[in-house]
Amino acid sequence: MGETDSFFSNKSAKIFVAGHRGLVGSAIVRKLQSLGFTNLLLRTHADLDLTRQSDVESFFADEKPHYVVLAAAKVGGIHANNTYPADFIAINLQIQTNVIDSSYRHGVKKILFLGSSCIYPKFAPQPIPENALLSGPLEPTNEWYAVAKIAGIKMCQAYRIQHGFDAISAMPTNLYGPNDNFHPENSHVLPALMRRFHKAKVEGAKEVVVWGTGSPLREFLHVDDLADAVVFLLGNYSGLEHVNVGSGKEVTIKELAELVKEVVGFEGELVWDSSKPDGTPRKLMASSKLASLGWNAKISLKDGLIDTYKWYLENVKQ
Ligand SMILES: NC(=O)C1=CN([C@@H]2O[C@H](COP(=O)(O)OP(=O)(O)OC[C@H]3O[C@@H](n4cnc5c(N)ncnc54)[C@H](OP(=O)(O)O)[C@@H]3O)[C@@H](O)[C@H]2O)C=CC1
Ligand SMILES: C[C@H]1O[C@H](OP(=O)(O)OP(=O)(O)OC[C@H]2O[C@@H](n3cnc4c(=O)[nH]c(N)nc43)[C@H](O)[C@@H]2O)[C@@H](O)[C@@H](O)C1=O
Repeated sequence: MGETDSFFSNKSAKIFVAGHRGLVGSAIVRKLQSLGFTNLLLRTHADLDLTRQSDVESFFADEKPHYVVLAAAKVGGIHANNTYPADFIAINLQIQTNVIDSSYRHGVKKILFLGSSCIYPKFAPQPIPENALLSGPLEPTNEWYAVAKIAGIKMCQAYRIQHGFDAISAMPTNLYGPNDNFHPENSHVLPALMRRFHKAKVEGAKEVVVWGTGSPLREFLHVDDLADAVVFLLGNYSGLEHVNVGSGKEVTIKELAELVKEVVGFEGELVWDSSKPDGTPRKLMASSKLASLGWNAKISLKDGLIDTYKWYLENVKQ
């Protein structure tokens, strides 16, 4: 049977979605359920701390999932990464090492590991191809998280080489959408600005502070597009190399701020706090490898922002 046949044909396959309550994990659960998968294996962080190796081993021995999507991680924006480097490297190394190893030991058919576009060098060629990995120094504000993610890619490759284990890695660009982290300090730029503009609108504030200079460029992908790509890769890819998952479209932080301001309906001024770091000047990924497999992003940034703000109003309310 081909890859596509085996994954999509068995809708009762037991699929462990690690991190199912998060931005990515919840989108993957929505996608799998919409496709008719009926046997999703889900555990909250409180129920199963994936940094605890013995607990992860017991869980896999008891449950023996057929597929694993690893969307559990310690995740945050530029400020969080810059402030908690030990947490970002230690927790992510522990989670991924435990889950990838136990998946292999307990007969999982295929695992998809989620990395991030921050794995690439600060000044990688743009758009960034997969083979730019490890070709130069990393962005200092998130190098700890990046090293953990690179180790995850390498672990998937090593288990395929030594054991023939079908472990694949997807590298998403900056993501956003329902169930994002809207924390005022530790979140990524898009949810942080959405929350700040909304609060300013409700309170009648005259201005909103935006971090940095506004000149960095970022590529954004709606999380429902990512979930679609993850399921596509589970059914269609079993290669050694990681796969970039991007929208191919980038905006400056200033353009993003103007767009979020417009969608939220804030009418005041932007004030730039250049004491905050800009981070990587640009990280547009080349997603041509994924496109050649037959997948492309569908949700535009404007439509995605409107969808996300609608969700925000119905669910966050602050
Ligand atoms: N958001 C983005 O822009 C991008 C994200 N990614 C990657 O996608 C993946 C998911 O990220 P995202 O959905 O944004 O992150 P979230 O923070 O939204 O979700 C992470 C999930 O992992 C869970 N988790 C964290 N630590 C543990 C633990 N020790 N044991 C069990 N569960 C744990 C969290 O549970 P709880 O909240 O209860 O702790 C949460 O449900 C990550 O691998 C990330 O690197 C890649 C590129 C961009
Ligand atoms: C996905 C990727 O995300 C992270 O990298 P990043 O893209 O630099 O993250 P960011 O979204 O936090 O910032 C993007 C840009 O936006 C500017 N910016 C303006 N105003 C706010 C603001 O209010 N909050 C934040 N967070 N940034 C702001 C900020 O100064 C920067 O120039 C990695 O840590 C890592 O997690 C990773 O892999």
